[in-house]
Amino acid sequence: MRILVTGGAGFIGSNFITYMINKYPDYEIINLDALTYAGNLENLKHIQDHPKYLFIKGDIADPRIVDDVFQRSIDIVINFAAESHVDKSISDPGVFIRTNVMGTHVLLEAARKYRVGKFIHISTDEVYGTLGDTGLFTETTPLAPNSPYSASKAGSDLLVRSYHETYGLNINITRCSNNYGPYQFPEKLIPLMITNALQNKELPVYGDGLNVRDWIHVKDHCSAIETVMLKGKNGEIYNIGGRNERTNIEIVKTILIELGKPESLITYVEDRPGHDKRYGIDASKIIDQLGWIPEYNFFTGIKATINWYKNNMDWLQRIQTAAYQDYNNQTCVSSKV
Ligand SMILES: Cc1cn([C@H]2C[C@H](O)[C@@H](COP(=O)(O)OP(=O)(O)O[C@H]3O[C@H](CO)[C@@H](O)[C@H](O)[C@H]3O)O2)c(=O)[nH]c1=O
Repeated sequence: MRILVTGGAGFIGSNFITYMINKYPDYEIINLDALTYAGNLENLKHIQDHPKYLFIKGDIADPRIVDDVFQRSIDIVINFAAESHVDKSISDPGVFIRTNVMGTHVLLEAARKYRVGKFIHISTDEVYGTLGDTGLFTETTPLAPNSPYSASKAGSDLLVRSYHETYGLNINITRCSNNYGPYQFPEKLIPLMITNALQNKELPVYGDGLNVRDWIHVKDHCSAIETVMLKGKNGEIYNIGGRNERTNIEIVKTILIELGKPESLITYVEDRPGHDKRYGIDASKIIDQLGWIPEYNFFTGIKATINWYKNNMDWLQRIQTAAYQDYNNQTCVSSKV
């Protein structure tokens, strides 16, 4: 079994590779990653010499590199590669269209050409838009993305779907809620708040802090993707979530309490334009039809995550320095698979 993981140096992709290598040491994993600011090879240092793991630096929007990679007889593609930060998509949408839409298209073309066995596209609950106080997103909720990021993901989801309908490509699309856990780049709410609090910096809360997100531990997300990989029905979409809705301010206060830091660090700042009020996700399809069972309790998961950041402040400092980019550039290829 040879799996191509795109975006495997990112937060969710790197957690997934570690999860898979530990659980299936005979599977071969190729990690294709462009190493943008949010991709860190250090996240995979512990497996960089594993005999079944190969890292290739490259952009999914580059057809030449992608073609080269697909010549290696790929059985399954799992497409994590994406620009993923909503605020960044508001200030600079173009790169989101390029990577998320055009990059996915390049991968789909290669998957079609080389008759790949399965293409799993990792997407987001944000493609459904926003909810009011009640209701949950199901897989049949109409797509209504509100940010350039979520619009680019919705666009890529539709392209993936079209390759199934038109060319018969075996596909699954997964749509997950907000992830937390180790190795998340400190631009997202939880790692940003933890690392700012640890440094006694202000914690910028958008608007009134009452927007709601559903939080899932990244390892539960990994096991859900594994479940889809093993049991997903061709052409199906699966929602993934933690049934764990929290307001942003609740998350921030939990972090402060856990770190013993004062609430005076909280600063309410201007709201995000087009800020989705609430995400709530119905994951009963993957649970009932594929037997996925999430394991993490939010309070133990968030405590462990806070401790991870506390114990890895040197990681934070490294990934925030220019010298780190050199590390990424040097540690480019190991070639065994
Ligand atoms: C960075 C930041 C965020 N926020 C708020 C905005 C959101 O309501 C909430 C979470 O923000 P973010 O961590 O940026 O995540 P969000 O916009 O929900 O999107 C995340 O979750 C999505 C899944 O729902 C993923 O597809 C995205 O890639 C991921 O970035 O916290 C703040 O109040 N202050 C902040 O500084």
